[in-house]
Amino acid sequence: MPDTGPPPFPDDIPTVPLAVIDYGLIQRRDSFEIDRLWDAATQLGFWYLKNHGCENEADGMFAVGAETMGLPLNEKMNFTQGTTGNTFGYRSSGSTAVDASGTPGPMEGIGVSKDDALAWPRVVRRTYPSTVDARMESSIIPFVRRSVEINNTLINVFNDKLGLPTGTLAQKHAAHMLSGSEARCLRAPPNQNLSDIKISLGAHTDYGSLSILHHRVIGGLQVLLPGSEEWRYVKPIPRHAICNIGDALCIFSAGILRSGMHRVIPPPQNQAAYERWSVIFFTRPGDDVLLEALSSHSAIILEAVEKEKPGKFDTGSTAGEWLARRVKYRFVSERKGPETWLAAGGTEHATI
Ligand SMILES: O=C(O)CCC(=O)C(=O)O
Ligand SMILES: [Fe+2]
Repeated sequence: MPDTGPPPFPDDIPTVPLAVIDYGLIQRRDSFEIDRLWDAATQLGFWYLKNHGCENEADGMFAVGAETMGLPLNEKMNFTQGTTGNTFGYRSSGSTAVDASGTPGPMEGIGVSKDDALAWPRVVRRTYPSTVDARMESSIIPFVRRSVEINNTLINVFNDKLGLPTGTLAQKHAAHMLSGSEARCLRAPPNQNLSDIKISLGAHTDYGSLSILHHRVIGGLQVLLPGSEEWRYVKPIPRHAICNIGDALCIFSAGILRSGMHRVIPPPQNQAAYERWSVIFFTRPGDDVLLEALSSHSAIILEAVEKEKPGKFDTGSTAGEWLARRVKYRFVSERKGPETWLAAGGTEHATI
């Protein structure tokens, strides 16, 4: 029988109704679409993005992922991230915990630093497997460039809506600053069964500012509905990216922009027999940027700060430190007890 590929995402399970934002309209500064984006970013913190023009570049990144994960394990292990809190390089299946009991998660992945991609062939952060080098010019650099452009457009919209002086948020993400921004491809193995593997990637908020996810037909991402205990799948829609706000934008905006909790579980129903791939661009502020509410630059942010406990958004952390702490304490090898899981927390906690 010919292989007909994976079955479609089922239409009889509850999913989260994300707004579909048209990137073309945002670029043209359509005020109605900007208001829809703002509502999505401040209420759920997640939305679909269509017409983003990054479809072919994302395909190239899926190929980087497939070729890299196809390498022998010992070859991939020559390029591991280590456990110091760095996210660039190879992360092996079983190395990170998915819950407070330290259960190891099954996903593996490769992360490529934005700094290495933009400086290529100069090495700024680290070296990568041969499969990454081979596609740096054809696939990774175009993906990074396009993702940075999309990010800048969206961040400038948020900047203006927050009443910040023009370019304030852009300066915190300027391309010349070393940052944790990266292109990543993740793979979850097939034949996961909800009765034995419950979680592929533990519940978390993202560490940086904005994440742009590309999926194919296979689901698995779930979002926690605000103010509830209910997790809902996000349905993959062809050529639609899924964007979400991360902790840094949440902190800069004193919680006005929402960093939503999410996780990855096995794909629903008979999709679970298939491996699942995702490609993501994470935008993170420059490593040396202090994570604090930008209340001295915006009356709207100041008002939000004044409604909260004093100091709630004073993390005393730079973006680089914030990322390293959160990443490090997810590694199984760093685990001492449930407190290690808590130490990996972000803005989901009452005090941040
Ligand atoms: O694979 C996905 O859909 C989401 C991955 C994710 O949330 C992450 O890597 O932070
Ligand atoms: Fe995430």
